[in-house]
Amino acid sequence: MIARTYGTAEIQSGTPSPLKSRLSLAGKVALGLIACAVIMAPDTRQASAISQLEQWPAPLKGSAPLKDKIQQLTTRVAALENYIQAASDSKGGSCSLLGRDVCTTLKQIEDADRSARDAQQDGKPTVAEAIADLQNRVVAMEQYLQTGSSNESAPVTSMTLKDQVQDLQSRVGAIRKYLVDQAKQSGGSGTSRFLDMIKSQIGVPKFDEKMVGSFGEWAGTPGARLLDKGQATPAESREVVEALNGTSDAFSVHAGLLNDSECAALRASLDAEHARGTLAGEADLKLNITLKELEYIVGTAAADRLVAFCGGHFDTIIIRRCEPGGQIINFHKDDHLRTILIALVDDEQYEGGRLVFATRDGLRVPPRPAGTATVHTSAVVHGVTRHTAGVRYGLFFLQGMGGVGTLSDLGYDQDDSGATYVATNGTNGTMTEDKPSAVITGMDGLYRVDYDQLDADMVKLA
Ligand SMILES: O=C(O)CCC(=O)C(=O)O
Ligand SMILES: [Fe+2]
Repeated sequence: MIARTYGTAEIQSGTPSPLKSRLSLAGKVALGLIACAVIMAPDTRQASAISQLEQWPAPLKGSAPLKDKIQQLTTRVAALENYIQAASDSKGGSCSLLGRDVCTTLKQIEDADRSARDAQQDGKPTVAEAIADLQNRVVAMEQYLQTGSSNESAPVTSMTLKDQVQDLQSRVGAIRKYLVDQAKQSGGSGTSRFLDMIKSQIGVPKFDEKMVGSFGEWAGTPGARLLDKGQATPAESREVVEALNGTSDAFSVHAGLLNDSECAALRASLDAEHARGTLAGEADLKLNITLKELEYIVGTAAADRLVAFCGGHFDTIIIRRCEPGGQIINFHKDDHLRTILIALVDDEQYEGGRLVFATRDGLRVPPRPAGTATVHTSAVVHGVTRHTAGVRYGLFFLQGMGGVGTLSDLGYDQDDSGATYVATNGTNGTMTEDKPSAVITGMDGLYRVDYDQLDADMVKLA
């Protein structure tokens, strides 16, 4: 058997856990529902568990080898145990995790992970033993969290090994969902800490550097000089567009896509990642996140709003935190059919770092209060001015070249020459300008960005 840091006996004895005693009424109701799901007949449980498993990144389902499923379950069970352990160790339950020394927490997780791996190598458990061990541990967690009844949730050994694994998957999913719900109830911050912990167990997907532009000196690249000057004549801007083979001036700007607290939640998650873990201290921190992770951070309403804004067309979500490095992002075209970039901090909170679009009519620098989205295609040339002070935060929704086939699928005109971003350019999806290269849907009406130099005012259209 695999040795664990705690077991059923230890959990049952001792003083009432802070986790239990701190449950709110809503928490108890949610817990009751989960408990029902957990002790249902296997078939029903399996069905209800499908939606629960969706909460978890990439669960192994169906035809995946049993061995792999067990391996994944082992990692997940360890992650949940560590989370519960850390939550109940700290004074006041899961929500107080934020107050803990993050390095200590991380070390505990790493130690537990290592000892579990060592134990596994020593013992070389059979498939049946590994499943039995997981069952014990899942029962222990269910009892601890009161998500299952102590008798009914005992391992059902008459099931085939395959069914036992499936059963475990659904129960592990239910426990995770319960913990996420708990974390959500205690405020957004507990949620992102939960994600931190899970991520440190399952690993943050490696970031593909080619996804977005990078800060550097970029001396001698087209328009680098103009980014420093902050302005250009239309002819100079056109030269940059042509040098980079830009074929469209059609970008659009949409204010108020996220509200202040949603932006703050994303910044807090980025700050948390920046303070700990393998990417601690990274000056230009870029993280791939899943839609579910985004949902945990900003809430379902905001996540739905973002997905609707994208028309469901995106395949990569990135959150980014940049320290001021005194560098530029050179003028470039993105390697994506479409990029939606949402500023997560007011542009007045940092110096330089302005997103600049090079059009054939001149440089355009839209004002970007926190929550403002810009939309552009792979044909639009853009760059970022020298970022000299204050931290910059952004959220990217990228639609890669391989997903939806063409720009017209995304609502652009066929040849991408003009600026027909029908879906979101105007109010109610109507076209409002024959050249809407920068139309802003503001809180109180429609604006057009109409200026030839940085920081000029917007013109109200309607
Ligand atoms: O962060 C920004 O404002 C834009 C960055 C950009 O264009 C990129 O990373 O491709
Ligand atoms: Fe870019």
